[in-house]
Amino acid sequence: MEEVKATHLKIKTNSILDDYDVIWNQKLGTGISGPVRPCIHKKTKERCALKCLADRPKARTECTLQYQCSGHPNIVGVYSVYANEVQFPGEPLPRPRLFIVMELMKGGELFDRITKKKHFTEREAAKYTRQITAAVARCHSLNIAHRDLKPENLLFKDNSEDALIKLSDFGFAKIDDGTLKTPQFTPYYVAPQILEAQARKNLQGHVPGMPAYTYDKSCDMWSIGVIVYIMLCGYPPFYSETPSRQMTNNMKKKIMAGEYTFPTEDWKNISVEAKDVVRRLLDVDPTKRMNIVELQHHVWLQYEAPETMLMSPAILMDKVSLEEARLMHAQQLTNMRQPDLQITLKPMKTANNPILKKRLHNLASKNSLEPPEKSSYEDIENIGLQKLQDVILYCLTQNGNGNKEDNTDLQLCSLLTAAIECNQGVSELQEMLHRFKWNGSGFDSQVNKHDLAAAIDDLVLHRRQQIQT
Ligand SMILES: Nc1ncnc2c1ncn2[C@@H]1O[C@H](COP(=O)(O)OP(=O)(O)OP(=O)(O)O)[C@@H](O)[C@H]1O
Repeated sequence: MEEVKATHLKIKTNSILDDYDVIWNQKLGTGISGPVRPCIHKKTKERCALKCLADRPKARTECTLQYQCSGHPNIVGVYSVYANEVQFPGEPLPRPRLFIVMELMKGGELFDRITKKKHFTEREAAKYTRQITAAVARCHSLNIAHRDLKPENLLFKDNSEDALIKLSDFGFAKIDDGTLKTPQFTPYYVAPQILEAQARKNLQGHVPGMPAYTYDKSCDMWSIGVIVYIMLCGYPPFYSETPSRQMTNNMKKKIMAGEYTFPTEDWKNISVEAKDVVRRLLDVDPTKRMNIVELQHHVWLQYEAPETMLMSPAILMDKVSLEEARLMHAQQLTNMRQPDLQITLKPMKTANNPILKKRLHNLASKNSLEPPEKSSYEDIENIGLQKLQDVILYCLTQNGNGNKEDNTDLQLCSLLTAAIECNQGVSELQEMLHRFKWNGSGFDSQVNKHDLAAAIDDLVLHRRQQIQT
């Protein structure tokens, strides 16, 4: 059998059908990359879960990183990965695909389980948090940031009372080894402490006594904070007054300012230790936010938490609010991953961004930092990429509505028009849209939003690589 080596993971090139029977007409769940199906190992008869991805570098990274984290009781294990050329019904040609065989999770998602509970206590919330923390600790100890930590990606092994929770879906995971990146919530702001670290690094070649900056890991910690908050009270810390599928500017401001409360009526019986965990995870300053080791040692997770009955199951039963909470969390994760689109700060000698130069100069002369103007080349690139990401997000959330094939979606057309305007001269975008029968103001034939999102995602990745070189 011929094998291609990835880091630690051997991607098999024989047919998956040599080793597994795939149950093509069943779905365990569906995500952006399509359905996850059951499959059965031909020799051992073990039932597993099979995820199929287009064979691209991003997908190989997903398999490799999940595989590296596998072997931990709170991470969904990857058993094997196959690279096969497969032609699905309706496709004109075979396409290169990756088939990821994973451990089967039979117990459903975290919040669905909580909803079904008659009695859910703070002690159980702490127990779940301990397991989520163990999963993230495994990733962070390998310098892997998950970056998509949301309740949908926390699955139970089975339906038993003490089933383990496991972290899945490493589609956004990346190596976070502390390389200096611009950590920020908007493309226009570079945090002063990062400029300071950069200035010191330029001066001394390294940053003595300064821990490796780990922005992506701190995003995982923020996510745990939101999940713990929801487990304890049933609603998210940041929410809009009026239900909305899109995150409003007002909400974004609240998140960036860390404006959330513990409404007395719902939180009066919850322990101070639990509130301290939330407070320290939702710190707006990623450098002050509790890290995974601190969380593991927090007193709330060290001892048995009180058996106070929580209202969360009843509140989470409201499907509309639950869906809104999920969407908001997903959108905020997208916002937090935004720094990926930023270039790494270059040493001053080679940096060609006049704004950064000016600001580093200001820093050196101990002047306070002003938010920069929005006109630099990189900012323009970032706005273009942000608009493309808006289209991806829209396609994905609309897919969730079952509205997958469509060419009459005016909102999609208007988001795309805005993205095109902000990406003038990007010929790959024009070519890609041409393939989707884009006529300048709409689509001439039905467009599969899932495919469109995947194609734009590839383009964003490529643009990002171009910007970084
Ligand atoms: N190992 C597994 N066992 C059982 N079901 C699974 C497993 N992995 C995934 N699923 C189901 O399939 C769904 C989609 O899986 P996953 O989140 O990995 O896919 P994705 O395409 O990356 O999704 P997303 O849209 O969340 O990024 C999950 O929400 C879950 O219901």
